[in-house]
Amino acid sequence: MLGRPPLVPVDALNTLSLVAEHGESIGIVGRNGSGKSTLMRLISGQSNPTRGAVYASSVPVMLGVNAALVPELSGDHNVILGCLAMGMARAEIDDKFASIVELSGLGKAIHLPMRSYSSGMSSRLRFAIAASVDPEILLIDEALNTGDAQFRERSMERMNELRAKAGSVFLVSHSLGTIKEMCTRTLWLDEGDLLMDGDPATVTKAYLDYTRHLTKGNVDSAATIRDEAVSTLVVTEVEHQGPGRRKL
Ligand SMILES: Nc1ncnc2c1ncn2[C@@H]1O[C@H](COP(=O)(O)OP(=O)(O)OP(=O)(O)O)[C@@H](O)[C@H]1O
Repeated sequence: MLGRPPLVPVDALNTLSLVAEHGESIGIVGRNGSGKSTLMRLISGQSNPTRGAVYASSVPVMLGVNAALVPELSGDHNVILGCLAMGMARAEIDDKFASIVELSGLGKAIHLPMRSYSSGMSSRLRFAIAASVDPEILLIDEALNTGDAQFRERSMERMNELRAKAGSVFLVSHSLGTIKEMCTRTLWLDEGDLLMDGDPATVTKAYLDYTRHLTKGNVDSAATIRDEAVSTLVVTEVEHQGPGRRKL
C-alpha cells in the first residue's frame, strides 16, 4: 500500500548527566547506534534535547562544516564561505587562508569547482576549513576522519594541535587505541544509556569484554558486565547555572 511511512519514535539517548572540566579530553565509545553522535550533536547545539539542557562556558565547536559548502564553487571560494559560516571575520580568513589551503593538500585543484573533487578531496577540504578554528570546547566525531594515509597523518597533527589548545575535547572513536592514547576520561554508551564514566583503560577494557561476550553469544555474561559497569556510575547533579553561563 502506498502512503506515508509510519513515524517511529526513537530514544536515541536516555537521561544522562555529566560535567566536563577544563583540561579534560573525553572519549566516547559504544556500539553502532548507541547514541555517541547524538550526544555530540546535543553538546554542539545541532540538536535540541527533548528534556534537559546543556550548559557551556563558550560555544562548543564540532569539527565539520558540511552544510555551508557549495559544490558549484571552487575550493578557494568554499574556504571563504566555510570560514564565514563558522563566524570568522574577513581579516581572520585572510590570515588563515594559506594555511587552510596547505592543510587541504589540494594544490592547484583548489581552483577547481568542488563538484569535480573525489570524496576524499572534499573531505580534506572540509577538514582543513573546520580545523582552522581554535575553539575552547572542541568536538571531534571520528566519522569525519577520512582521507588517505598521508592526509590522515597531517590531519592527526592538526587535531593534536587543536586538542592542545582547547580547554576541553570530546572525541568519538571506534579505535580504542586512539581513545586510550588521546583521552583522560572515557564515556561508554550503549543503546542510549550511559553505562560507564571513568578512566580510559578501565572503561575500554569493560567495553571490549562486553562486545567479545556478545560476539560469542554469551548474552548473560555480557549482561553481567553491563550491570557491573552501571553500578560504578556516580550520578552527577547539575544545578541551574548562574550568570555568565548560557543555556545552549
Ligand atoms: N535522524 C535520525 N532519525 C532517526 N533516528 C536517528 C537519527 N539519528 C540517529 N538516529 C537513531 O538514534 C540512535 C543513535 O544514533 P547515533 O548516530 O547517535 O549512534 P552512534 O553511537 O553515533 O552510532 P555509530 O557508531 O554507528 O556512528 C540510533 O538508533 C539511530 O538509528
